[in-house]
Amino acid sequence: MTAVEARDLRRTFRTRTGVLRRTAKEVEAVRGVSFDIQRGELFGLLGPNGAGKTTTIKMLITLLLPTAGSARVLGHDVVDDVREVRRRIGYVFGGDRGLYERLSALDNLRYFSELYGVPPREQKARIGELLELVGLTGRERERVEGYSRGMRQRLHIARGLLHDPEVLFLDEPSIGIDPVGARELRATIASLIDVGKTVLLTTHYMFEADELCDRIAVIRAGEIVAEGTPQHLKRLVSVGSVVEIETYGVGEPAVEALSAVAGVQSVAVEERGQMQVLILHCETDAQVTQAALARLDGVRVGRVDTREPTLEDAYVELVSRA
Ligand SMILES: Nc1ncnc2c1ncn2[C@@H]1O[C@H](COP(=O)(O)OP(=O)(O)OP(=O)(O)O)[C@@H](O)[C@H]1O
Repeated sequence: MTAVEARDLRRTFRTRTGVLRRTAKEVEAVRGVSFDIQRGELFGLLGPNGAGKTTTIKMLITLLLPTAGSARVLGHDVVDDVREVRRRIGYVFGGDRGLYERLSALDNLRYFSELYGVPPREQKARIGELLELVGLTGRERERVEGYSRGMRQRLHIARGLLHDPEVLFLDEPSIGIDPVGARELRATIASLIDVGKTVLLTTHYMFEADELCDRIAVIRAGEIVAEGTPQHLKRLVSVGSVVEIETYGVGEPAVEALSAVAGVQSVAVEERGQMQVLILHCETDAQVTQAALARLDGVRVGRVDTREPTLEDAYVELVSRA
């Protein structure tokens, strides 16, 4: 059963620029996006800044009208059945505000329950279950002002679930959260699937997407450029393996020399403190390590590692293709 169905969704923004001579400008934020999310699935939408992820989500949650195309949530059209769609969805945006700082988490949830029309008889049990689900049981009587960002975000998720929606949209929920908080948040997101929710998640953290998502669509400049399981996306890229070489004080000529090694497809340099890590994308079965090290004569070399391509490698290749 399909939870979310997007068909050739498009959205164009018309903006005006200039103070004296006003010129109209059109931005095609979403250019014909189609995908299906099955019930109980955790679907990731990945893409660079400005790719159109938020615009797509806003159309699905009825906050923005599509310029063309259509979408359905649990069979209800996002333009014609706005009320039905809204009853069945929840959403949480990253860096979300809107919690009452001086109130406890419990009082925040009580307040929003009233606002969302949760029947009074059900409120207590529902809030208890949600606090448990997001891992805040025991901390619910503390004021939100003392909460970490991760805890706030988990409270936002609880708020987004008060009316018991079947589908939850999470737009960059982990933005600005420290690693420990992010790990707890990932556990919360994973548990949403265990209780039968369907989730659409956007994130810029590939590790998170790889760990959580059943399927992923990569969106670039308003269009989907690849779709599939994380495993499938990793296999799509041409990289066979990745060799990482730690160096100190490597120069441009050495990097160029590495690019010329047979079997090396690309070389990137990543600064890590005092160190430069050379990241070589290599063809399948290419044995480049020895040849590459020979080209680094006179350069101080640290650890050398060969690994499988990660989702991040695949993502970078997919979004940077012309
Ligand atoms: N209300 C608006 N008016 C004009 N242009 C807009 C509006 N909202 C978004 N855009 C433009 O549409 C494009 C897509 O924006 P969108 O916010 O959907 O991207 P995104 O993939 O969510 O990016 P990010 O990862 O930065 O959140 C961008 O070029 C953006 O500037």
